[in-house]
Amino acid sequence: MDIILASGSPRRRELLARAQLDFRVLSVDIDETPQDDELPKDYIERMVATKAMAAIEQLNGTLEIDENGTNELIIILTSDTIGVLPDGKTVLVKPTDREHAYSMWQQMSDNIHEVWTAVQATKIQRLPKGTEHNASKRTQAFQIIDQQQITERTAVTFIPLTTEMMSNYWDSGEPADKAGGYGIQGLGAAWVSRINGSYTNVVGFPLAQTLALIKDMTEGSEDIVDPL
Ligand SMILES: Cc1cn([C@H]2C[C@H](O)[C@@H](COP(=O)(O)OP(=O)(O)OP(=O)(O)O)O2)c(=O)[nH]c1=O
Repeated sequence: MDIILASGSPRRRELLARAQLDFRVLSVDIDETPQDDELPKDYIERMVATKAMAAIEQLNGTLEIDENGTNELIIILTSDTIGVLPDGKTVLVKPTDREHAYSMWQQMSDNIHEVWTAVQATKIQRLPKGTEHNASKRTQAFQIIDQQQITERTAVTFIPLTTEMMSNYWDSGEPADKAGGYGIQGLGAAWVSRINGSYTNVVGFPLAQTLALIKDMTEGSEDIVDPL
């Protein structure tokens, strides 16, 4: 059974590689703008589902329908990580600029926020040649046969931050592509006094929980994925 990590995140790639699983990577690009008043849980669940559909679209477009008609199974993994302030509503995403980063960090300073990562595993099956169907004007070579989502939450406590600390961190370039504008695996570790929950979840991929999801999704198949 093929595993595809549909993510452009180098951290997710590195974390999944630690489980010594064979997988390939597909980068998908979707609009990650939160909708007005969208609750955090609804947002990340919508993100991972949308990323999965974008990955299937790409697979439909790039892979020839299997000549010998095998009904190959593929598991697509998608993920999305956000920060959530104690109000349970304010979503912390990747900073659009310095000011945005500062505004998030001022609310995170000397405070506890949560990092939520949603992971979706979508099991698809390649349709044998000649049975593909046309939907929305595209040949759909795959059908979804199962999809499951998990959401993991980790509480992260920040130390008090000064303007100088924020300025130096922004100038490092590390904050730009990370939810909440920090990387616990990088320089951002200096701002974290405590976490309560999964560390890999903060980095962007709750590894133990994701491997359990993959194992659950491959139960019963002849090639169960049984990592580390
Ligand atoms: C909080 C935190 C987030 N992050 C990263 C993980 C994610 O890559 C990023 C959140 O953005 P996401 O939109 O979840 O992921 P992405 O855009 O990087 O990749 P893709 O959507 O293609 O899967 O923030 C860290 O690397 N360290 C941290 O401590």
